Amino acid sequence: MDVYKIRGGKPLQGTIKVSGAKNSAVALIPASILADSPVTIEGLPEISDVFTLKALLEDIGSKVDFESGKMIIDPTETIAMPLPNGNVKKLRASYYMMGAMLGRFKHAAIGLPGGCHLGPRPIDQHIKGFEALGAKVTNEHGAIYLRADELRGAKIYLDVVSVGATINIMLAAVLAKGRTIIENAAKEPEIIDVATLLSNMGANIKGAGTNVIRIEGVEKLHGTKHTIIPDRIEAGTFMIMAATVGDGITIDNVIPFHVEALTAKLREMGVEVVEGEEQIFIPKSKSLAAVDVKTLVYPGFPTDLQQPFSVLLTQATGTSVITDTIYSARFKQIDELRRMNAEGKVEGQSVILSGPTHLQAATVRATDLRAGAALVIAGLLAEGETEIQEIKHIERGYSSLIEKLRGIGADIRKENVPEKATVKE
Ligand SMILES: CC(=O)N[C@H]1[C@@H](OP(=O)(O)OP(=O)(O)OC[C@H]2O[C@@H](n3ccc(=O)[nH]c3=O)[C@H](O)[C@@H]2O)O[C@H](CO)[C@@H](O)[C@@H]1O
Ligand SMILES: C=C(OP(=O)(O)O)C(=O)O
Repeated sequence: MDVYKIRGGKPLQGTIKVSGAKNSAVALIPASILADSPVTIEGLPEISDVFTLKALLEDIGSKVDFESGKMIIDPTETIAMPLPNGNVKKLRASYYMMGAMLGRFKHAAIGLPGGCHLGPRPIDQHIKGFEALGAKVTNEHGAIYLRADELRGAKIYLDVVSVGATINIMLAAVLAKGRTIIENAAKEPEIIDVATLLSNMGANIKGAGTNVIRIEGVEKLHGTKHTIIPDRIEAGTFMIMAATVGDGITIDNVIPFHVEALTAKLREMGVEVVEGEEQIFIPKSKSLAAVDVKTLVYPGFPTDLQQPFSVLLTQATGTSVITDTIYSARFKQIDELRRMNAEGKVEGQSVILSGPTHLQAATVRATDLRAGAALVIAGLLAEGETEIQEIKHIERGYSSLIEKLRGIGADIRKENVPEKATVKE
């Protein structure tokens, strides 16, 4: 079993570079099968979610070449193979194969997606959108079957602001006949990135990044070249790490506007955040004040950063409360942090944290992706050697993490240890 071993307390200094956005990558790759000629995407992160999607596209006959962050997808030979099992279970974003294959072939059969366990993660809004466009949707033995004679534009009001449903409906609607309007759409930067790729492929999309998106269906889409946006969640993780354990860290390849909610919270705590055009510098923190945080849809404080942020709050003076309004069970990091001496109590969708606490190394489990990121930050701070198990979750979303952290002075390594050392739930 692979684990990370981290010796805490090393001075972390220098520049750390952010990779391309996971949550864009996982939509851009499926989107490319809507084209009738090759699509090139540059700046992709080298994470397992990207490798899994590459394998999924290859399963359905696309030719995919991926080297140094550049993926060339030739979708011309792609066929409507059912994808009921296997790779689709490894990531959440395999649900984008539904919208993309429905858009291209007017039918698809895809297994229910995997991804982090954060409480219930239904896809009813995706299905409502596909049905509004004219698809018949059935759940047969754990796989979703989508069938349409033709797709026709429709007005779709999302009952829940959903990133996945917004993008999936866009994917299915760009080749539909007529106009689609998505109301109460999500506004995340990744949605704009996907709309940019689709527009450069010949789609007609207006309003991405606002809560009303208008799509005029077109006859066909062609290949193009696209550079992905930087990962605002990876950038935010590094900002939190810099505020928690840094001795002066520059985060490179970040769009400061994308991380404004985090920047505001850090400043409220007393952290200095110096914004450049594509860089953010965070000097060593002096004193940290406790704050309350509520996660919200973009541009609010992202749920994907609350778990790493909880580690920073263990170093703040006083009591802080984090409330996650997006997911009902996204505090699995707290049990693990408690093994490291943190004081945190989960109450419903909130966690109450007291600080400052002196974190001590322990053997812990990355229960999910951002819990894993939280434990890496805690390990960099803690006294002694921390072992993090189940790192496959971390490697779903952080590209070259060990190399990047070593580059700023961290003592972190990946090791293979015998199974018996696993921490039990
Ligand atoms: C691959 C990807 O981009 N993942 C991100 C995406 O996940 P994902 O697209 O799964 O998240 P959504 O924005 O869809 O979910 C937001 C909320 O809406 C609910 N919901 C969603 C769809 C639906 O059909 N019905 C429904 O009730 C969810 O349970 C959740 O409570 O946005 C989340 C919220 O910012 C992030 O945490 C994830 O990192
Ligand atoms: C929850 C996340 O990812 P996914 O939706 O892929 O599970 C995340 O990126 O924090």
